[in-house]
Amino acid sequence: MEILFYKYQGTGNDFVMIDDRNEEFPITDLELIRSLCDRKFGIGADGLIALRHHPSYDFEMIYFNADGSQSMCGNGARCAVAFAHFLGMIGKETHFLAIDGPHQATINEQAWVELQMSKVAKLKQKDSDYFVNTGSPHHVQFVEDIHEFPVVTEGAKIRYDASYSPRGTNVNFVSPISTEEIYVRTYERGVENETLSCGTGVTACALVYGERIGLSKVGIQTLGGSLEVSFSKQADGSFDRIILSGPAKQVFKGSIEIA
Ligand SMILES: N[C@H](CCC[C@H](N)C(=O)O)C(=O)O
Repeated sequence: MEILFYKYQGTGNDFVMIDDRNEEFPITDLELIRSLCDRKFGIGADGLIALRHHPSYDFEMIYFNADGSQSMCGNGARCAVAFAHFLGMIGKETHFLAIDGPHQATINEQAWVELQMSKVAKLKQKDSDYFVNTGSPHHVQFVEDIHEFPVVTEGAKIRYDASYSPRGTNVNFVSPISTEEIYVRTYERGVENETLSCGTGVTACALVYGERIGLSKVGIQTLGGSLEVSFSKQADGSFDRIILSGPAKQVFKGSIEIA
């Protein structure tokens, strides 16, 4: 069977995107998903997203990490919005479903996507670090020199730490650049490597940093480009109206033969 696909990237976090409105893609075939994401033997991507119809939403986004596991993906969701817009399924605004629940988003002519993230109940302190669930689990650690930091080795240690077993966590390292801006590098669970950017990860870091400094909007630099996160803190200490904003781009399209 021939599968048509598009390749998208959001600040360098890259995805195989499949228009699966006819539900023909074998979504339970994790071996296939792994092989499509393989950078040497397949198309190559940090994850794969299938877009499907949903009776109550504009679309449903089904996201897989490169290893076939599932979680919420912020950059992937921004790319899925751009893809739904490209397919003509949505206009400038959308209400769609992801694994962590419903999301609203807007897209403008420059393919800049503003995505509403799920509410965050609390920022959990872990010694001098933090743990935040933004739809995916994130450990947040401030470091002195982000550019020199060994993200893969130190990230893997925390990702496989017994305190996060058995599901593990994504791990983010953060250094402030200015009062309103931070630099974030992320080790991603499910990719088991550093990615160029992680949307749910930078969201977690922005909440932690914003809370520390008393800001409700934080600029973020990643290896793959710039993002912005704004939010509002509620009286009960939770975070609401969390918006992750940034670019989402179609890179190429192609087809691949599967058994
Ligand atoms: N890159 C994604 C995160 C994928 C989540 C995944 N790595 C996990 O928690 O299993 C993002 O932009 O939010």
